[in-house]
Parts: sequence; structure tokens; C-alpha cells
Amino acid sequence: MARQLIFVTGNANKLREVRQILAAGADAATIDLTSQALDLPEVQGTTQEVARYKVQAAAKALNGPCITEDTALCFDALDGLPGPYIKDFLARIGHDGLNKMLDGFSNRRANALCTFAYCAGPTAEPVLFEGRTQGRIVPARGPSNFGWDPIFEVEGTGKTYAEMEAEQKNKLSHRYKALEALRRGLSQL
Ligand SMILES: O=c1[nH]c(=O)c2ncn([C@@H]3O[C@H](COP(=O)(O)OP(=O)(O)OP(=O)(O)O)[C@@H](O)[C@H]3O)c2[nH]1
Ligand SMILES: [Mg+2]
Repeated sequence: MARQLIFVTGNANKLREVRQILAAGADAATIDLTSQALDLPEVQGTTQEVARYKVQAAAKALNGPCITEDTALCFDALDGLPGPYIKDFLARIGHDGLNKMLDGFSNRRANALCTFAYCAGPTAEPVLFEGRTQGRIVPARGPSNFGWDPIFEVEGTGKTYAEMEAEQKNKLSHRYKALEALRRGLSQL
């Protein structure tokens, strides 16, 4: 029987990709997803601390099981920053500003890190599932429909996420890899 899960997110783009990835999976029937947008505090810390805190707050608010997702964009030259703070950086300095941040460095490598967190209920310990995709930061190319997609060129493809069709992004993305880990992990819980 399919496991019923509430995905707590306020980000419609994340939800769309998660639904697409689940629908394309071989075992599409194993997760039955609904979603809810809750305004949750997001603490500062490592990506893992942010993820744990957020899913626990969501499970308390819902008084039941749920998943949350956190996406970090980690620059090698900045030892992983902006990381989980990418949302504020993007909102304040945009694609150009993020590119300029790296102009003083020879290394423009970055990785996109997706962390799904599952929490079984208000007092349960969160379980985390990560997926990472390597790339580099480039001047924006492709449609600006989703966050920093136009400035993240995926290693080995010559394309930014924004230049890819949904099918291509959803087969190699940080979110796809984390969702695969979540699927495997949940089947063992
Ligand atoms: O170009 C992109 N391609 C992606 O694949 C992607 N995934 C997330 N993001 C953006 O990175 C920040 C993460 O922040 P975030 O994880 O806290 O998300 P959020 O606050 O929007 O939603 P949520 O916390 O309610 O789930 C936000 O600005 C998101 O829009 C992406 N941008
Ligand atoms: Mg958020």
C-alpha cells in the first residue's frame, strides 16, 4: 500500500519537481503525496541542523508524520557558503551578484545539495536523506522560472539547469538523488 505523506513546503517549484520525479519512478505508487504550506522558522546552522529543526517544527505543527526539503547551493571557493542561506543571497543580490561573489577566485565550482527530512511525529527523531549534484556558477543562461537554475551549469552537460527540459533536470538533479534516497530509506522504516 502507498505510504501517505505530507510534504510541508511553501515552494511551488519544489513541489512540481517532486511530483514529476515521483510520477516518473518505477515504483510510482509507493508514495502518495499531499502538500501543505506552513510558515516555519528556519534556524541558522549547517544544512543538516536547518533540516532537522524544520521537519520537527512541521511534525509538531501537524501533530503527525511529514517530510520537508531544504536546498543549499554550496560554493567550493567559499567553503560551502552560501549553503542553506542561498534563498536570502538570491533575493538580495540576484544572479549577477552571486556571480560577482566568485570573481576574486579562480574556482567557480559549486554543488547543489538537497536534503529531505522525514519525521514520524511530534516527538520522533528526524531522518535525513541527501542528494548532491556538481557544477559551476556561470552568467545566467536559460529561462528564469526557478531560483538559481540559470546560473548553475551541471558538470559534464555544458548546460545550466534552466537550459534543460524538466525530464533531463529531473534525472540528474540534487532533488532527484535525494528523493531516490528518501524512497529507498522509507521502504526500510
Ligand atoms: O534554481 C533553483 N533550482 C532548484 O532546484 C532549487 N531548489 C530550491 N531552490 C531555491 O533555493 C532556495 C532554497 O531555500 P529553501 O530550501 O528554504 O526553500 P523555500 O523556502 O523556497 O521552500 P520551503 O522551505 O518552504 O520548502 C530558495 O530560494 C529556492 O527557491 C532552487 N533554485
Ligand atoms: Mg524555506
